[in-house]
Amino acid sequence: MRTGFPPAGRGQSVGLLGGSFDPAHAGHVHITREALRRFGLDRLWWLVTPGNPLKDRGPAPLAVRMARARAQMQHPKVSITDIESRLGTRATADTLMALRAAYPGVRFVWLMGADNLAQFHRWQNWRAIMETVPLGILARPDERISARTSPAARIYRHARLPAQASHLLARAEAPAWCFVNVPMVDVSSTAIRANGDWYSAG
Ligand SMILES: Nc1ncnc2c1ncn2[C@@H]1O[C@H](COP(=O)(O)OP(=O)(O)OP(=O)(O)O)[C@@H](O)[C@H]1O
Ligand SMILES: O=C(O)c1ccc[n+]([C@@H]2O[C@H](COP(=O)([O-])O)[C@@H](O)[C@H]2O)c1
Repeated sequence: MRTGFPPAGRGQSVGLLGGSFDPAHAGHVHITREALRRFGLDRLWWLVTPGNPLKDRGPAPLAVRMARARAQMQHPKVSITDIESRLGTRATADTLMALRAAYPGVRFVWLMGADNLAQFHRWQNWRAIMETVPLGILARPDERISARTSPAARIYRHARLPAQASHLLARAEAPAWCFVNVPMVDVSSTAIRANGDWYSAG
């Protein structure tokens, strides 16, 4: 495998938690543990993005966010990676295409908090993402209703896997998505930045 690419073997299921991680926090750690438990995943990678295509504000430097993410999350099944900057991708649809080419035989599952399902129809080629990989959605404070009534949830309602069957998600054929109503941790990077407890370029 190329330098800086996390290991994954043929037949394994890998959950992908993409994020700005600006900074990483206890909410990310919590949903990572829940996703490993609930979705039948062998491994889980944090994809620390070079920059969210929908966010105007540039995040803290990638190396700074990677270091904080590594300090927050230590688990034998979890890898923290800047693989999107190595692949030269930002849009999730492009990242998934590149990962599937780089890791033949690996089953990828895209993971996200409920806030991102509510916005999902604004992502580049979002339908292609839906048709390519299963989606695991984790509850987030104040976002459960907007997620479940979102355009993506409505258009793909036929592809919803009930929460009781969440452990089957990694083996399901796309389109498939599953919303799990896990206990919630009310933390966000926005709140941490607002407290001034994080990187400042000045
Ligand atoms: N407390 C949380 N509960 C559930 N999901 C979360 C939580 N925090 C982050 N996530 C999810 O983790 C992924 C990465 O999140 P991100 O790095 O943007 O953190 P954030 O706290 O949402 O940041 P910001 O406040 O800057 O938008 C997203 O899919 C997001 O929905
Ligand atoms: O591909 C897109 O159009 C797209 C639009 C918005 C967000 N994303 C991805 O969603 C993940 C969560 O982003 P964020 O900034 O909410 O942490 C991260 O991997 C982004 O690259 C992707």
